[in-house]
Amino acid sequence: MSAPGMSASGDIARRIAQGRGDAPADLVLRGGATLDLVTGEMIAGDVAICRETIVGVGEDYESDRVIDVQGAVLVPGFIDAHLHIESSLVTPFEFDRCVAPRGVTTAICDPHEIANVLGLEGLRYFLDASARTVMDIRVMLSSCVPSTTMETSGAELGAEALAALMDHPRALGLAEFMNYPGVIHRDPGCLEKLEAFRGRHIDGHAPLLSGRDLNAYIAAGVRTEHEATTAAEAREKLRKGMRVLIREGSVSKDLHALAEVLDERTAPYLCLCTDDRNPLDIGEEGHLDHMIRTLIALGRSPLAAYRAASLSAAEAFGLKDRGLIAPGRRADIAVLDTLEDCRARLVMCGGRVADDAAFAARETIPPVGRASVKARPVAAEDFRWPGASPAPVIGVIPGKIITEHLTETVAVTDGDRRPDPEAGLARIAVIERHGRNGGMACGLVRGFDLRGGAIGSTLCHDHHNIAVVGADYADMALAANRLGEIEGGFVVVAGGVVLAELPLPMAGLMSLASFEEVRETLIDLRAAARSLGVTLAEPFLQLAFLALPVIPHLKITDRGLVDVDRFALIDG
Ligand SMILES: Nc1ncnc2[nH]cnc12
Ligand SMILES: [Mn+2]
Repeated sequence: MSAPGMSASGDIARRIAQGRGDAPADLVLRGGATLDLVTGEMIAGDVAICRETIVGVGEDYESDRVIDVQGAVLVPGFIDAHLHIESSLVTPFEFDRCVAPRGVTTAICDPHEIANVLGLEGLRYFLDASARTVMDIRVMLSSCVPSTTMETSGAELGAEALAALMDHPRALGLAEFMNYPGVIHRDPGCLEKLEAFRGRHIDGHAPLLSGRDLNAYIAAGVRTEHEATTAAEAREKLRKGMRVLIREGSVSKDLHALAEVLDERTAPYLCLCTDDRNPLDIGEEGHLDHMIRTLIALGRSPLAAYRAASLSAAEAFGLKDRGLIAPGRRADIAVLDTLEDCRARLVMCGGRVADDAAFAARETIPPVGRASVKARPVAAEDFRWPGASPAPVIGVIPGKIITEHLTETVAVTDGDRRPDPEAGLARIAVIERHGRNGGMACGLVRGFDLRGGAIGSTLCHDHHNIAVVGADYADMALAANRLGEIEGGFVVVAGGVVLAELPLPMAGLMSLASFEEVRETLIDLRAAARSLGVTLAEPFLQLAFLALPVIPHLKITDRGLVDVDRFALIDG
């Protein structure tokens, strides 16, 4: 887009003049060496920039504005190929301020979390916000709102509503098509969306899908996938032509398992993504920079790691204007001390240094989705076991969003079976909170090691109802009702007292506070959960994913227990 007051050809003439050295460049980065992701060479020399575009590399240039990057290594800005910015628990503007300085210059987001609460209003919020951040946020249109028919979301998005946004300048295509059973069983609603986006970019989500079912899913037009949790699963999807996104989120941590798949041969077909990563993990470990550091520490080629982090994603999503430090490309540049350490001294997004002045200059937009918790008040007796006996037990796998197969059941002798903490069991409940039907489902879960109290969350993928896990019914009721009072968020309660809480007043998903404040509160929340005996590293996100019926094997929504492998509700 040319600068105001200048015609596009004037802008191009300006680039040519500066690229030739006929006119001084707007800006020059001097003294560093550029990693060339195509040849693998390190290219010494100036990098000349004209407004938002690189116009020269590997030569000497003049400019009135020179940034000394002596001894640094320059790499193309990183592209997060798939994430839900809502999972960062802060607004896109705070996410921008938290993550751009780490080298992430493009984020390809799927706002299905907020779309499940607010519908089109949520999508439009991200489309509007994405044009106002320092980093370049692009939006994939949320394909599965709700993710299945086995949950109650706050809104539904059909093919017509999505197709109407298809050509929005900030939209890149159709977001992760999570209802993979609906695709392979040719559900009419799924086919309608696939037809509407025929030939466009369609992201995938098909955990454990393989063989002919995977063939069919890909043949439907799906191009990428990020749910692979083993190298074998990733390799099958690569073999079949998918772009595979290696993921390291706050719960879905697949980097170590998939690292062996990345080499200089496969790098063009691999991207990096975070999916769901909160400010505490970003602060403690990092973001895509953490993924690159870890891949290199695991022995993977730096060239392969940096290529997956930028050029491969640019090519996968048709972003031809970026992914290389080369003439004509967006000036998205991370200036690093070393490739191995991947710590940015300076980050440039479209020719702008991602610094406090740039973040302060943004024209932000007001939040949406206030007072989004419309759940009915609950009482202790609501958590009694209403279901049949024996009761299926959901088995949590620490650090994974996949749960155990349905292997364990326990006899429920009365309508008020209290979970036996000594047996490692806890009660779980999901309560509809969008004011749709007031539904509630209860179950048993193993893996939280709660000795007492309860933890609750309105971040509850993907329908974002209220999820509460506890060892005491009164505390579970307090947790659920407190979430309504604070407009949603995370709570830890015990003995009738709220021990810690993080309000997420934007749709019950995002805080209006700074990412630094959210980080501090998450530390308090985790400590409070640990004081109840919880051993999981990330209990709130782990709880959030127990409600997602498109991730195997046994889950619970507001409508009941879901056998994901059979893709059906279990009669309770
Ligand atoms: N937020 C999310 N929604 C749906 N599927 C996911 N898999 C991992 N994160 C997810
Ligand atoms: Mn996702």
